[in-house]
Amino acid sequence: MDATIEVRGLSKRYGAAVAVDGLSFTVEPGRVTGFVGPNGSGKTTTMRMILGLDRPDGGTALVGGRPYRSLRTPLCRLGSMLDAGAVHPARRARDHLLWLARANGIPARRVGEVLELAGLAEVARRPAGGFSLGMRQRLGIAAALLGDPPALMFDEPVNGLDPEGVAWIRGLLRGLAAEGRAVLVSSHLMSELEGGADHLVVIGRGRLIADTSVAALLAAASGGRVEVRTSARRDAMTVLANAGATVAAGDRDAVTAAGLPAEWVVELLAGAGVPFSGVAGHRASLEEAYMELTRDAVQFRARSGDDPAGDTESGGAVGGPRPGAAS
Ligand SMILES: Nc1ncnc2c1ncn2[C@@H]1O[C@H](COP(=O)(O)OP(=O)(O)OP(=O)(O)O)[C@@H](O)[C@H]1O
Repeated sequence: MDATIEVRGLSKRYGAAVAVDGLSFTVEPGRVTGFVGPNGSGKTTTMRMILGLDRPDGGTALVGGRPYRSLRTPLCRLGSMLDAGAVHPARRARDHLLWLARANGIPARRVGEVLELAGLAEVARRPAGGFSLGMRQRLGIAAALLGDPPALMFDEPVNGLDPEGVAWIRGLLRGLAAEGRAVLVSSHLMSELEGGADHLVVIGRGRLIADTSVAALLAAASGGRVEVRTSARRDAMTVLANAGATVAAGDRDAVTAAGLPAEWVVELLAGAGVPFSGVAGHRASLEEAYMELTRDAVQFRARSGDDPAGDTESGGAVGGPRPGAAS
């Protein structure tokens, strides 16, 4: 069964506001693809269009080569969690899943399996209305897994969870990808995806900013920078800047220099009598790489904040979550 999710030239406007703007990317089987962008950048809208919940103004979204709405057993092709709160509060967890299973021709014994997988077996007979946020997320995930689908999609699944919940979801997603499934997971925080995603689709204002492996993104963001630990930060910065490096103060006793090989940095500092305790190639964090990629979107946000008559269309695309937003 083809698990690939394919988005081609997808666009969506709400009135004058462009939510998604000619977006194309592919979610491949066997890896976790992180779908990242600032609040309001179009992640939920894209996922809704993949599920046929919103009609695109342009472009297509295919699941295993077909539009989601044309699938005969959709839960068995693409499992998803967009809004973990979308469960009737009086309905027990097990009944909610049984109802979904029955409506989709899935055997009832699968309900017990996904309750186990999601760690909800003990609370299966409790009404979902009394569930904590973490338990509701687990129930949403159990529902997504119900049809044992080859492709899965989760909108901000770790939003608001404690570290244990975050680690659990991260492990689960990695396990699903290791089984050969295509997994798309959105977040507005790159740090939430650190150690969890293999590949990243980064968007800003509804447009594609990057479609890259995590390894390639980190390598590019780390490129050519050397980090120096020194008790004489100002002297080190002066010496290295005079030699042509672009320098920046890092945390505590760190200086980052770009444009000079590490050996030259050592030579220059030693030659100038500047004390240092370490020189190493700088390893960017995923968060740093992301900040670099989305700088334009963030600069825009600062501008629109200064300008009360600012362009609401684009301002909305990088602004805070709208009231009642699913994620
Ligand atoms: N039903 C709607 N009516 C009007 N505008 C909408 C609607 N849904 C989304 N938008 C707008 O479209 C843009 C994209 O929103 P979307 O929820 O897709 O972003 P997101 O990246 O998922 O954001 P977040 O990280 O906050 O969940 C925003 O400007 C939002 O206000």
